[in-house]
Amino acid sequence: MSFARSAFSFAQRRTFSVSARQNSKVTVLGAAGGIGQPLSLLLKLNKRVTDLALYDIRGAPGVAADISHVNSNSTVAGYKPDDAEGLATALKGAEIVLIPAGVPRKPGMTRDDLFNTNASIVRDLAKAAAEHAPNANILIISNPVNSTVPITAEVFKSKGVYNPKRLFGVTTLDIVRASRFISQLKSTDPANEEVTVVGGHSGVTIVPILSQSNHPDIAGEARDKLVNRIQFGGDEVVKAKDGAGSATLSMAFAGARMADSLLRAAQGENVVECTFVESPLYKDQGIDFFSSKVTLGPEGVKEIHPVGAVNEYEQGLLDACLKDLSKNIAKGKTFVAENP
Ligand SMILES: NC(=O)C1=CN([C@@H]2O[C@H](COP(=O)(O)OP(=O)(O)OC[C@H]3O[C@@H](n4cnc5c(N)ncnc54)[C@H](O)[C@@H]3O)[C@@H](O)[C@H]2O)C=CC1
Ligand SMILES: O=C([O-])CC(=O)C(=O)O
Repeated sequence: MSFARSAFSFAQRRTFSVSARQNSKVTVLGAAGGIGQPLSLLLKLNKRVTDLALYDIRGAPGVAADISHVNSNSTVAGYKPDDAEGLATALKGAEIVLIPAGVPRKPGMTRDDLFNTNASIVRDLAKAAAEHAPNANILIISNPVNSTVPITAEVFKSKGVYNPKRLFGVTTLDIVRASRFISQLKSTDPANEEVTVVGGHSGVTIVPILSQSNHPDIAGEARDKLVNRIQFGGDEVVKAKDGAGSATLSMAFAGARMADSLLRAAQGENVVECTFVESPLYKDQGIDFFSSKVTLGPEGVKEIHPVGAVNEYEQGLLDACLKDLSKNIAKGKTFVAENP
């Protein structure tokens, strides 16, 4: 049973093979935030996680103390910047590092408007991860993902420890939304809906491939509305929260699913997720990072799948995506070159 099918299946009902009992330390940087707290709780419920390390510039020890009372077997520790070696200790030995540290959007802002604040936060945390957890799977949640992933890659390169198979931009929320929205439209169970969403993680760079879904028949205005809702689902939440931030709970669910997928893959299961990775698919057009279906394995990225057949409408969406994506990626790279 996959994470998508039941939120608690992985915690409550999964049976564990012998290899599942191996130690798996997971670290969350930005753990006391709107995403960080529920994400940490979901990770505490995941029996594949044996050690949970929570770091934030404020509040992580309190969150850790609270979550540590949940009666699953993993250890939980909270770290803050003024602990001697706090961040380093949080990172050492981590198999997975999730980074939701940074500011969220307010109404009227694009994800790119977060760049000025979040670029340096991610750069500095990436430096620490490169130093203390160079072999971990790094999962970037902080926006703008299209730029923060290239930032992290450049930092790891500058430290001589970059492994493209271990760096992931978390776009899982787009997949979660797409399956939910299509199920609402078609009155189906979202557990049976899987929509491939490729590209990046902002506005028109989010490209749902409905022609490959269970409902290739969706056309005309219904298709346009559905595609728009998937591309701008984040704005729906930002607007509803009215200044109090962006998606946190659904994002925590999506981030926990992505972490679980990597833990399962590390233990030999074949798992496929759409995720934003260094990709050969559009390198000939100068685009180094792209989200498509990726088979995960013990080494992180096992196989990057091509986008596959698309119709004319989807080709139009892809063309618009590539234009924006190219700028977003270049912006991240330039930032590190100019602000190492
Ligand atoms: N990839 C995706 O699909 C999604 C990404 N996001 C992004 O996730 C980020 C976090 O969102 P929220 O949790 O709602 O924000 P938040 O403001 O509630 O939490 C962010 C946390 O990061 C911490 N933080 C800031 N600088 C830090 C540093 N240098 N080291 C460690 N911790 C630090 C803050 O203290 C705070 O606790 C935002 O950039 C948001 O845009 C949000 C939803 C979906
Ligand atoms: O919309 C935002 O700013 C947060 C986000 O990335 C999402 O909800 O997909």
